[in-house]
Amino acid sequence: MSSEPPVFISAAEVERLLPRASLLLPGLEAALCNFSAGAAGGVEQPLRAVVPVRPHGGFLGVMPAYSAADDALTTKLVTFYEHRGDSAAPSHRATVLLFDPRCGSLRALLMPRSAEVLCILGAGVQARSHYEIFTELFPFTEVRLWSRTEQHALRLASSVGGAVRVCGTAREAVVGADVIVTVTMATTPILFGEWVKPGAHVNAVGASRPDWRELDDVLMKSSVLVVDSREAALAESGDVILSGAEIFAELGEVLKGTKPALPEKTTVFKSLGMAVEDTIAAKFVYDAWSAGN
Ligand SMILES: NC(=O)C1=CN([C@@H]2O[C@H](COP(=O)(O)OP(=O)(O)OC[C@H]3O[C@@H](n4cnc5c(N)ncnc54)[C@H](O)[C@@H]3O)[C@@H](O)[C@H]2O)C=CC1
Ligand SMILES: O=C([O-])C1=[NH+]CCC1
Repeated sequence: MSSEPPVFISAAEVERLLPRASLLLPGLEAALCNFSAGAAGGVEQPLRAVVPVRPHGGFLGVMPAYSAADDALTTKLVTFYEHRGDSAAPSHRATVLLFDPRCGSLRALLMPRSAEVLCILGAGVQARSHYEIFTELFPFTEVRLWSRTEQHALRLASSVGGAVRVCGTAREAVVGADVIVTVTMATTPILFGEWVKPGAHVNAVGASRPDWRELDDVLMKSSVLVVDSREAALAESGDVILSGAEIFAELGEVLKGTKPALPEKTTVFKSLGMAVEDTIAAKFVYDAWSAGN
């Protein structure tokens, strides 16, 4: 058993040790399959506890997980604030604790076959990381970006490697897009089914509270709906709960092949974020850190 004091790995060091999020894909894919396999998969991940910080419009999420396949045990502590006095401050701040368990990818199966146009709604931290991984993995011919605050979209567009078209409205960005990523702090719909091309794929990443929305009922009800965790989607996702849309599968079931991917249909992947994803990422970073020390 380790009696070493815990190491502190800063955000800058995490970026050095994990230069591309795609390095996590094999581990994440296996973890999602294991999660959807139930007890046999060896993933212990209770629904996250979310503590409202009412006077300040914030939330504290506690996200523990253990993955037997990786023998890795973590918990993430993440705060997220809807309205912040200092608007330059990040809306989300997270710390992951990795324990010694002895004493303490995503394959893009939902991607349409000939995806040419990528649309990102939102221009924050998640917008940048989704831009990076989607353009690394797929040869889009056009990337469109919309943000409620156009300046934020212009700033993100000018700071990434490739060409990005900043659109004046969400509708302009969405119409005709093959893949649409929603990464906003919106609490009412910003993406409407009538704009979405049949056969498109939507990665819905924001709206992680039971009364928050990013997608309207038309889109939710007319799409094939895949979620990261059924239990979490039915407890935490306003888009799922308030639309009453039927869940077709967990992503882990699609990755395992027990449910089909249906790339010819309009698909929505509703992601809420899973603690076991942090478990895989934290172990990767810690192993890379250990190898260099
Ligand atoms: N599913 C998952 O695994 C995860 C989901 N998230 C969620 O993803 C979303 C984006 O997170 P970050 O990029 O870190 O946040 P951020 O604060 O860096 O960016 C938020 C973006 O949303 C825009 N926005 C804020 N209010 C809006 C509104 N009412 N309508 C339209 N746009 C609005 C902002 O201008 C900004 O472009 C959040 O909802 C967050 O909770 C975050 C981490 C993991
Ligand atoms: O996975 C995550 O860390 C979060 N999902 C929604 C808010 C924070």
